[in-house]
Amino acid sequence: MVDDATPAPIELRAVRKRYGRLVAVDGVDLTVEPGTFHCLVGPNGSGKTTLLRMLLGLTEPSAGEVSVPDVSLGTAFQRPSHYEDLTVAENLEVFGALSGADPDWSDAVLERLGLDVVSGRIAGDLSGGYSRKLDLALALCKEPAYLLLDEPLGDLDDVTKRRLVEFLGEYRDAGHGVVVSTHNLEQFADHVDRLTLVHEGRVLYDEPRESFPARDLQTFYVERVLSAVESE
Ligand SMILES: Nc1ncnc2c1ncn2[C@@H]1O[C@H](COP(=O)(O)OP(=O)(O)OP(=O)(O)O)[C@@H](O)[C@H]1O
Repeated sequence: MVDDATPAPIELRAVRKRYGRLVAVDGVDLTVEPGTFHCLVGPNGSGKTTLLRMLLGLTEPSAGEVSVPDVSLGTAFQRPSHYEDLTVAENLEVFGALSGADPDWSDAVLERLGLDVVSGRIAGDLSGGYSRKLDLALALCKEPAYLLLDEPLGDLDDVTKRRLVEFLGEYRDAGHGVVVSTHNLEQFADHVDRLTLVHEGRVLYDEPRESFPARDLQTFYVERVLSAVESE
């Protein structure tokens, strides 16, 4: 029986992305499933952000196919995407009104991310960590079917990092798809259901949790990249 409430996966098939002469993504197949915590890991410049942008339908591939289901997608990138001149609460109101968000859900997100204590502050005056949390709250306010985040832990403090990772795990447990692009895999190790390791625009490893090594995913990732570099 087909469950209408479950969205289709997001799929990339044989995608390539060129920026002039630079090949940022080189023949990648990638499937993001609903209800899955998917980590996209790779060194600086390996193509993670470009893949994320293609999964979101924000960047057209130079070749290959992208299939994005017609469901709500939430995202937060490394650069701020909120209105700097508005307060935190006003940002939530504007984004919430644009996306038809449920105000109760927006309030819950604000509180869960610890943003309720700065709700009256002008967004442009927030610290780096709060600024990042605000973007995350804006991405979440429409309760997207898929949440795709680029290095979401950035300059957050350790307590906030832990709470955010737990929150993302619960968001997946509630049936949403979560995709996180990072080069700090260890922080997500307890939650990750699927791991895709990219290096120089190609997929080195793409496996579900059952296939992972039992411990120390970060070392596994670094060693896989180093062995790829040595065999080049
Ligand atoms: N708009 C662009 N124009 C030209 N080159 C780009 C553009 N966006 C990305 N690139 C290049 O594509 C390659 C992959 O970049 P991308 O940002 O996808 O990597 P990343 O894995 O997210 O890196 P990081 O971990 O450092 O954020 C890099 O060489 C980058 O310089």
